[in-house]
Amino acid sequence: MGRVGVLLLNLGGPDKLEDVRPFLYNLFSDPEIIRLPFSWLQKPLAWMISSLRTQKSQENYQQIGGGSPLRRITEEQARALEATLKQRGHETQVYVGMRYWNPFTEEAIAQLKRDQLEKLVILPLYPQFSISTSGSSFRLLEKLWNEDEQLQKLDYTVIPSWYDRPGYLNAMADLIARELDRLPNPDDAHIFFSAHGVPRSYVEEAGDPYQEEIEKCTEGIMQTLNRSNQYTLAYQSRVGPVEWLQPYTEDAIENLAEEGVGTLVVVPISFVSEHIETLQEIDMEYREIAQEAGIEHFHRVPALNTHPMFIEDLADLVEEATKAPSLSFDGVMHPPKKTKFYPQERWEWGLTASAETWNGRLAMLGFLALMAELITGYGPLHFVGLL
Ligand SMILES: C=CC1=C(C)c2cc3[nH]c(cc4nc(cc5[nH]c(cc1n2)c(C)c5CCC(=O)O)C(CCC(=O)O)=C4C)c(C)c3C=C
Ligand SMILES: [Fe+2]
Ligand SMILES: [Fe+2]
Repeated sequence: MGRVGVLLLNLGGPDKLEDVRPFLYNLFSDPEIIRLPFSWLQKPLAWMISSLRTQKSQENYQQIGGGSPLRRITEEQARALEATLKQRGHETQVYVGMRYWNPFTEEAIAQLKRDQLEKLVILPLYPQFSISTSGSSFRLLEKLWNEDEQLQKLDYTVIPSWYDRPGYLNAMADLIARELDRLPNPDDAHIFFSAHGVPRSYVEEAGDPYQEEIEKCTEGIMQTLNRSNQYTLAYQSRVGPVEWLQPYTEDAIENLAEEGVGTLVVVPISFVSEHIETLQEIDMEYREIAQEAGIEHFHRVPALNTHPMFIEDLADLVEEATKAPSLSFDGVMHPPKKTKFYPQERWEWGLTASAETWNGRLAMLGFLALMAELITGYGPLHFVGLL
């Protein structure tokens, strides 16, 4: 391998409570997170929603020590990957580029430009692809590439998703097996996969492959685990007034309690680090819902973080990507062989018919909800949990 860099992409999280508001503003300014028919509406709406959500969000971050651990853990993953590649004889520089908070993707790109790389592997730390996560980061990279001739000369390989890799599945199965084996009756536990949700329209109208990749990932983990336990897949963390992927985690927990399930082993599967949605939402909110519904034993499988099998698998992925034939950039962001920048044709951008329908619908709903909320001071967004 020549002079190779790896760019790890992640979402980012506020390091301290003062960061929450500008972090939320960045997040809601992203058209991949909230889609509006008119781009001029994006910033005012982002300002409004982030202002209205800051307090609730800060309370949640307060409960996990006053900030997100995401930066620290992602840096640890980067250093572990670098060390593993070094052991294998590769001098590789691993960069961290966050989408909405420090260290920003733009800074990582500025640094890797100074380092004069021969080849770059672009590796999102999301196992499954979603328009709202890896897609948003790819979108940003596309913009940076279009503006920069030096970047256009750099060979790069993009890994759109990697939820089906045996090393990753083994690492997940290992963590689940360890949690099960701590129980007096491991076979009786119900394994509960909780994936981060996305609005249903992302999948059904924009063609986001996220749901399919989550389902295949869950099946792959269960096959690798090779145990007889029953299992469920549900979606957590819904925000806003539109319908998200179903079943919702809270409903699925209550249904299982009604069916008489007494032990849940919850597995977070959209994310490879501990973050607010594992530490606060699952460990506190969903635990309380489960207890109130009558589930006696609620256990949570830890996130992968720097699990050695996981880091080894990322190192394999980087080695494979650097061996794959690469193309240099020629002005159009199209992918090298065997990789794809955007995963599918149906994911269309701009003013396509389907994008417009649901842009309009979402905007109308969001706008009406916001107006009602602003006028009455207590509107529908309170009930659906956005504020
Ligand atoms: C694969 C993981 C994630 C998907 C898919 C995703 C979609 C998505 N998220 C929001 C809204 C918010 N996300 C927030 C924080 C946040 N989200 C993820 C992961 C996914 N999001 C992470 C890792 C984090 C950061 C966690 C941390 O530790 O800081 C937040 C802010 C937190 C809060 O106020 O609840 C919001 C808001 C939408 C709307 C969306 C899909 C369209
Ligand atoms: Fe999110
Ligand atoms: Fe979230």
